[in-house]
Amino acid sequence: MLDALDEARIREIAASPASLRQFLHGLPGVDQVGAEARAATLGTRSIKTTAKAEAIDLAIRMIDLTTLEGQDTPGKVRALCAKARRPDPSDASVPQVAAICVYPDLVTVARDALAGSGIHVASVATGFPSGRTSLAVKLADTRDAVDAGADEVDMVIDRGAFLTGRYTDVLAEIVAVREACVRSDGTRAHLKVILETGELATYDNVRRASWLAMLAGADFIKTSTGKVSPAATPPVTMIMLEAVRDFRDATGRQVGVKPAGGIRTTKDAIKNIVLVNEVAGEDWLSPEWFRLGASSLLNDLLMQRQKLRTGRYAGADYFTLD
Ligand SMILES: O=C[C@H](O)COP(=O)(O)O
Repeated sequence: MLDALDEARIREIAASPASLRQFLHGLPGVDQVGAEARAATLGTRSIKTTAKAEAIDLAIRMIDLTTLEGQDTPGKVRALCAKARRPDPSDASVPQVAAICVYPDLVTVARDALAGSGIHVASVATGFPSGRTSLAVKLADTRDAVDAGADEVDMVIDRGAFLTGRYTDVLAEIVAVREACVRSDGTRAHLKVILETGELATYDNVRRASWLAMLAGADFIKTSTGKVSPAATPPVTMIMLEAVRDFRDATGRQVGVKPAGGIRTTKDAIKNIVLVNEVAGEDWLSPEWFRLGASSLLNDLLMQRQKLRTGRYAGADYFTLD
């Protein structure tokens, strides 16, 4: 249990490289074997059929339906938006997804296609996925996405700076990007901070990067870009859920979690929902506080949903492509 952190104490921690390093390295170390065992145990919990039906619908509502390919086109994004609005055209009881996640140049297309639906437009920015551009370019990329109508910005941290211990540089960049999310009317696009945990080498680093992002003002912490493996593994998601839980205990501020990358099956999605419930608690069990970043999970959820209702599977070609 950490001491309470108020705004003044957070400013003090962030004020110098030495104090920030002392804070992050003073966090309790992660017991690697214990964390992997606990995440594996939680992942094998079975749930009842009724709970499974509810979990599938909750998972659909939590999806950030994603396309982040060089070959993306306005047509593909429009088709994905149609799927986001009405995942199964033959069944109006299927809920909508939380958001569509696209590159900045396709935000306008997604915004127009989703108008009036309540589905958010999320955009990656800051030189996604590597983040290897100047801060000026990262900020311009962010402003482009926000000006085009992004409700949410998914930024990447500078992993090179993090891994060489330049924590204040990482923090300052997150603070600057958060500032670039402010719209002309004073409202702000939500900021998801991608840690790219597959490049952080240790669970201790995952815990430190989670805290660093939250101290800098992240609205969400996100595991991965989906371009690096391993991505959203259960132990990593568990450590991030512990971090948001402990951060809220210490500051009173709730931060969301978004595992992304490699989440493809209903089983994966349900494992994540069990982790949320067991580790962070039910306050996080909604799309406001937990998202599943996924490009090809929705069809499996739709197939399992139909199987639960009718007792049989529709063929994979019954649903439109993810
Ligand atoms: O942000 C979301 C990820 O890019 C999705 O990764 P995925 O294609 O492995 O589902």
